[in-house]
Amino acid sequence: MTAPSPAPQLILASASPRRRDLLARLGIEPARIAPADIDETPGEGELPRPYAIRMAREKAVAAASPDGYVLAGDTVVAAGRRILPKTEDEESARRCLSLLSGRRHRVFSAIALRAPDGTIREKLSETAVRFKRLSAAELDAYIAGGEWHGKAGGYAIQGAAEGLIAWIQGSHSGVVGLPLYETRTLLASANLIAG
Ligand SMILES: Cc1cn([C@H]2C[C@H](O)[C@@H](COP(=O)(O)OP(=O)(O)OP(=O)(O)O)O2)c(=O)[nH]c1=O
Repeated sequence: MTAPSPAPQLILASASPRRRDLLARLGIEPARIAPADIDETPGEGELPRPYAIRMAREKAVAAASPDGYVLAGDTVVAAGRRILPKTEDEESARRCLSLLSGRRHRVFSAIALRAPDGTIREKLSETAVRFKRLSAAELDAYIAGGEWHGKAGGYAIQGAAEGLIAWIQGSHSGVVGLPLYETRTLLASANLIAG
């Protein structure tokens, strides 16, 4: 009789506490957190969807390990063909929110799972979001709240912004950072969760 092989470990390649919390909702605690430090500059003319997938894959590869599966994600807010930045200052947050005000945009949330043998599987969630038309007072109040800091597109749906979102179609968890349906499916395909 051969000894049972140890369960493969799951490494979460993310510095985001939101991704860890979302993964916990699937009952999974990663064996290790290994944030991936990659160049996140979009390529010249790169479109939001392939960019999100490329980033998730590159993060998974950057955190590669011979003894575990690596899960990585990337969330991109897109206004048409434009990739909106992670806003680091008030001015860029204002610019993003003014652009999103009263119109529909898309959020692409890609996840990638790298197996110990180097095989990479990926999935993409696509969510359409529509903000109400923001008054100057609403915009000022949101900016003053500071929740835009470091967030793709200048907002966080898990905070006050949800009160300004009139409609959403797709995956709420995907917008926050880890689409739970796609993540569960991906983990099940690698037998890391019951399928
Ligand atoms: C649109 C939106 C974005 N965000 C955030 C999540 C991410 O911080 C950011 C997208 O950036 P990401 O590059 O996807 O993730 P990250 O830099 O936070 O973490 P890591 O690469 O280490 O995994 O936008 C929200 O938290 N809520 C939202 O509603």
